Amino acid sequence: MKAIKISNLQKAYGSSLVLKDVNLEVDSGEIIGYIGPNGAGKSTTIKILIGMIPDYAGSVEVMGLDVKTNPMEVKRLIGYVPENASLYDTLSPMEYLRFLGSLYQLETDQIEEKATELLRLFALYDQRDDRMTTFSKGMKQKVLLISGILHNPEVIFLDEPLSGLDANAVILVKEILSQLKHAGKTIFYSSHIMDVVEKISDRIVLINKGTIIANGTFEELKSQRETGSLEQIFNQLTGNNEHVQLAEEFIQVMNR
Ligand SMILES: Nc1ncnc2c1ncn2[C@@H]1O[C@H](COP(=O)(O)OP(=O)(O)OP(=O)(O)O)[C@@H](O)[C@H]1O
Repeated sequence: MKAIKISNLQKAYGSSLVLKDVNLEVDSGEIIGYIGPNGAGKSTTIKILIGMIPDYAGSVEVMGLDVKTNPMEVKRLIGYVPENASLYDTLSPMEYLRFLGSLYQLETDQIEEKATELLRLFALYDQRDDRMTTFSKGMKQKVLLISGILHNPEVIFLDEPLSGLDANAVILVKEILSQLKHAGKTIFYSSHIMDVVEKISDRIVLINKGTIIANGTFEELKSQRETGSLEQIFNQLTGNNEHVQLAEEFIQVMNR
């Protein structure tokens, strides 16, 4: 059984087709780096996979379950760390995690213990009962990361998960992802930070204008072209070779 199976997926917003014909299979225990330019369709794909967007064409399965017909079962098996989430920031981290834990029907004692420990590991123990209104972006991101994995999901979807994190937290999250993989979890990781994607992904999937244009290990993607880093491969495949000229024009307009 595949952890994720996407077949002939299409999604339109009004008359604009933002996912054209996406096909993708992911094995259990794989870390997929899902990359692409702004507006390519990454978040839309993830929202469909987690059951947040129900109107699409084609079929989408997570752990063998059709997302459309088994939305509740799928939600129990997955964790989601969204991009730009609006946390209920008048709550404290503990209140927020208790709330989420109860949605996942975890035992009260289990929530208390896990949430407290995970906050401690992210250096947020002392702030665990403070309102999150005063939290920095990175502190909120840590709470979101915890909320995405609190219920021990099998498949974890992460949309730009390192946003706002300091260098220590980035190293810790990268290590957590690698250990989650070794524990057999499947990780679907979308980000614009190419050097991290390059390092942590077993396989890189590049989407451009609603179509997957590359799918392979970093070594495979690299062997097909002359350029070295994932950033360069990304620029080459998505047709952005004009950054020097664009920057010059930007400065010229600024100087007017
Ligand atoms: N709710 C919506 N209504 C209408 N159009 C939308 C909606 N959400 C996304 N889109 C459009 O769908 C396309 C894909 O958006 P999506 O958010 O999936 O891109 P993305 O690859 O995640 O981009 P980014 O890297 O900027 O986060 C974009 O053209 C966007 O404008």
